[in-house]
Amino acid sequence: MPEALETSQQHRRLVLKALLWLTVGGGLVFGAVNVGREMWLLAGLEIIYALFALSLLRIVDTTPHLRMWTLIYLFPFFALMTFALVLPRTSFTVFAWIQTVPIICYLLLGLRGGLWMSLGFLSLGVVAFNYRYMTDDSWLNIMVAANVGLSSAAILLFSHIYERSRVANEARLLELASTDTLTGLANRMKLAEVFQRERSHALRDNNPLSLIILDLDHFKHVNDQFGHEGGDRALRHIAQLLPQRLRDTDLFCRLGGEEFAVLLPGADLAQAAERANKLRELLAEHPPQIAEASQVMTFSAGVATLGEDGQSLDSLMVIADRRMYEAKGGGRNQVVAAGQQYHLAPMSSGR
Ligand SMILES: Nc1nc2c(ncn2[C@@H]2O[C@H](COP(=O)(O)OP(=O)(O)OP(=O)(O)O)[C@@H](O)[C@H]2O)c(=O)[nH]1
Repeated sequence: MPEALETSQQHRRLVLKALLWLTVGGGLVFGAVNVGREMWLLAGLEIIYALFALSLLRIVDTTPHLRMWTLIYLFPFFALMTFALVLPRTSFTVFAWIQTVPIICYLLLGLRGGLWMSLGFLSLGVVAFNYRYMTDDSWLNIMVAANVGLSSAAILLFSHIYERSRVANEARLLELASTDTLTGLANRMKLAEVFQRERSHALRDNNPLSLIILDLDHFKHVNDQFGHEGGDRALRHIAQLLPQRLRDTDLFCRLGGEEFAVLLPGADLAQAAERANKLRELLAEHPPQIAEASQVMTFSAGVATLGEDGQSLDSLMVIADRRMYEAKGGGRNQVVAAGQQYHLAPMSSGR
């Protein structure tokens, strides 16, 4: 996923940072108060925990192991709260902190981690709170258990609903950001994301990876003749037709305007050029229907491959683009794969 859209991670770093600062402040204040009350063990633990939070603040913005550090931080944090609650000399209002457990867990761990950790520590908290009210006659205070149990369940439920909606909205946002609205194809952002993944696989497995850039020929005439609506219709036709002759692992995307790209994992330069030629034939066999008639449509394409033509998406796009313009210069309706050396014969147009 592109860095700018790593929303969950950024969001969680921010929440953890806020929590760490709260722990530093709260740990020092409660530590000092408990020193005054001569509760040495609790005071010592609180001060140690504040110092631990301070040291985590140094890495929270950069660590690639955010979830691991979050868990390392949260377990003792909640355990300390529960421990404080069972001590007879602490205020039972410590339970107010226990009720923040689901909010913190869902914000930091997401749906599954949030649910299990909240259930675990909330249950412990409710048991500990009830323990404060236990008498020799009764081990369960119904009113206490009902009030704290139900209010805790309500907070857990609302936190769960909130996180579920947030995750769904984030997924929808990511989908929108990586989709071309006119055609429903992947867009340039998605191409960049998939290229990174496929490049790693290709280098690891020593497999080829190629890129085709194709640009419709004289598309301006379509717009001029049939209006923008007619042009849009042709673009949607291309988007629906060409992927039919590609593999599931290939990515067909719209770069913008009347320009498209195909990423072909496992295809070398010659195979990608061959594939581009097949797409050209497919479009000739199935031209778009505009104004109730078939309209001849062709494209020019340039092909580049990982390694020979560069290591990054940008360099492959520059080379493929240059070859696509060579194809335009060579009379359009053709594929150029390596300068003048690999030049597939143009097909007769309007077949
Ligand atoms: N309908 C429609 N037209 C678009 C869209 N995006 C770009 N265009 C049109 O595509 C046309 C591109 O024109 P040119 O860049 O001159 O390219 P061309 O006519 O295909 O000529 P060559 O590329 O040289 O073969 C312009 O008329 C743009 O308005 C779109 O989303 N919908």
